[in-house]
Amino acid sequence: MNKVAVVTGSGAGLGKGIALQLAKDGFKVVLQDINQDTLKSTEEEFKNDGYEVTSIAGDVSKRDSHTEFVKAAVDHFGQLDVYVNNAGIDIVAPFIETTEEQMNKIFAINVNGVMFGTQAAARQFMDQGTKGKVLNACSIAGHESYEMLGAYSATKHAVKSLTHSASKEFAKENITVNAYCPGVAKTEMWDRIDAEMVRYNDDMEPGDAFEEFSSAISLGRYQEPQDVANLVSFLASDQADYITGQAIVTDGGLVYR
Ligand SMILES: NC(=O)C1=CN([C@@H]2O[C@H](COP(=O)(O)OP(=O)(O)OC[C@H]3O[C@@H](n4cnc5c(N)ncnc54)[C@H](O)[C@@H]3O)[C@@H](O)[C@H]2O)C=CC1
Ligand SMILES: CC(=O)C(C)=O
Repeated sequence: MNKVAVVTGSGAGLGKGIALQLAKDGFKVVLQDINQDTLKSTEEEFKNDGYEVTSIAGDVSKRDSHTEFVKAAVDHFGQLDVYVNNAGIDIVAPFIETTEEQMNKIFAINVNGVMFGTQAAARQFMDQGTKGKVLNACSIAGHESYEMLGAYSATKHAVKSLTHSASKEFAKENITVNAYCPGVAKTEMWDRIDAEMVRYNDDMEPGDAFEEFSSAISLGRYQEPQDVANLVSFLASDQADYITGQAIVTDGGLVYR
């Protein structure tokens, strides 16, 4: 296979797991992250394991950055086939205390980042005259709205909506746009969410918030990055050519939609 994927926020966490699976599937992968240290160490790790990857640092909230990420794919590997808008941040705060700065930051990264990434990828697919796939990180919080995660949940609902609109506009170009919606995965994001939820609640000990969320999972275990990567791998493959505009939940049975 000679396909090329960009995965934003792939220096660590779910993005790293997704990038690794796509590399195993035969994709040439452009790793991307705002954190240059994890980005470089992940690139080195992947290269040592024999995968064809390159990397580019940058901030997904900036529109021009995505043009650079796409250019990196084309310059290094000659084309673009799949663009994974994975990077995202969390904010844990009571509704009444959520600040203007927090709202602007989380919407800039989680929502504007997905908008700009989708635009840049679609432009490249149209220039190439090929089909293409955009995959967006949504969440169970894009289907359900959580206490203390009001701003975060709103961004993920927005990602779902952008996924729907983009899929309708780009269908005639043979570009599909879908979202993957993880549940409770033990990445640094959940370490931060747990720490913040515990900080706001005197009755909680470290680990309690994560335990409370994950104990409700029907399949009886929290999510591993590989669980998310498996769904993304399928959605990135030709087998998913007839799927578009969907926000598919992978959560072990937690939110039923
Ligand atoms: N961990 C979980 O349980 C869930 C995660 N998600 C979503 O999955 C995606 C990945 O989450 P995790 O891996 O858990 O998060 P994480 O916080 O563990 O990793 C996110 C990565 O994105 C990078 N990043 C952050 N801001 C960036 C920016 N402005 N530009 C470029 N890169 C940036 C970080 O440096 C980090 O490497 C996010 O969109 C998140 O909202 C959705 C549902 C559940
Ligand atoms: C981090 C996240 O999306 C949740 C609600 O688990």
